[in-house]
Amino acid sequence: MTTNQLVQQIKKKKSFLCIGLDVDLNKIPPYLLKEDDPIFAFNKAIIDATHHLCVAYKPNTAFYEAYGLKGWKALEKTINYLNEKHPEIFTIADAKRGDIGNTSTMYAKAFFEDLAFDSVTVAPYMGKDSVEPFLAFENKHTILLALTSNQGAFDFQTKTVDGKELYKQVLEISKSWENSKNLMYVVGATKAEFLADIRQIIPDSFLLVPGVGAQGGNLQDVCKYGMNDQIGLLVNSSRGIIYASQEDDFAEAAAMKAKVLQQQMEVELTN
Ligand SMILES: O=c1ccn([C@@H]2O[C@H](COP(=O)(O)O)[C@@H](O)[C@H]2O)c(=O)[nH]1
Repeated sequence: MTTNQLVQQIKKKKSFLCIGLDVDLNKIPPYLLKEDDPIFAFNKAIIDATHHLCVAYKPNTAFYEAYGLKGWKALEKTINYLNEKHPEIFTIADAKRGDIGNTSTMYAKAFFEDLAFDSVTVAPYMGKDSVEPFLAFENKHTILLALTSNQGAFDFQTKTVDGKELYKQVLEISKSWENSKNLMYVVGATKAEFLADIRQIIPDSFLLVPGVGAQGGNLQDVCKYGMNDQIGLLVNSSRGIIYASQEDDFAEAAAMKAKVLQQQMEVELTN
């Protein structure tokens, strides 16, 4: 999917919500555990109930890898279901990959070709030659970790290196990489006060913003400092939506939580 198509979807749905599919078998309704593939059954119910309220889904691959082959199969079924039923929806493999060049190429093939995701999250720490193999894929997006939502972001990302904070170096230097038009960036909703500075460096890039809901980030602050004239935001909530209820009504409860966020986003889009 191109960035323009994503912007059109945001305008059409009046939503820049991304729903995180972080499935924990200890948190899903017990009756689903009797299904052949409980993870996919859970995801399908969530997608069926919420697809009209969001523009993106983000399975975090850790929640699938933790269940071995069955987990990976469930991830494959989930992305195939999304691509077949809802090709207009932007898909994010939150895998946080990145390695020496030939290995990164294999990671990119895994997520862009085999699983056919629109995007994958990548760590910038190994530098240009670890990220450019992802950027080489046309109409696919590499979402680089810039300033993450967790407390540990202050351990390295905000430290000054050569007179500038490391996360700012990541933003500035990555702009010069080949095919940098295919870059988006992760900025945590819990770091909204940094967004004005970030927009000075990357005014036009899309940001994936996790951390509203369970981590306490504030949607209004994110919009105030992070939105650009093409919206430029995908705001993610995972646990706050998919575990709104752990009873049989989980899908309806998820839709209600997603609706609340979508309505707040609609207000922000009309402001
Ligand atoms: O900086 C980051 C980068 C990624 N994440 C991921 O987003 C979701 C957030 O889940 P919630 O349940 O809405 O807190 C999860 O998959 C994280 O691994 C992040 O939180 N922060």
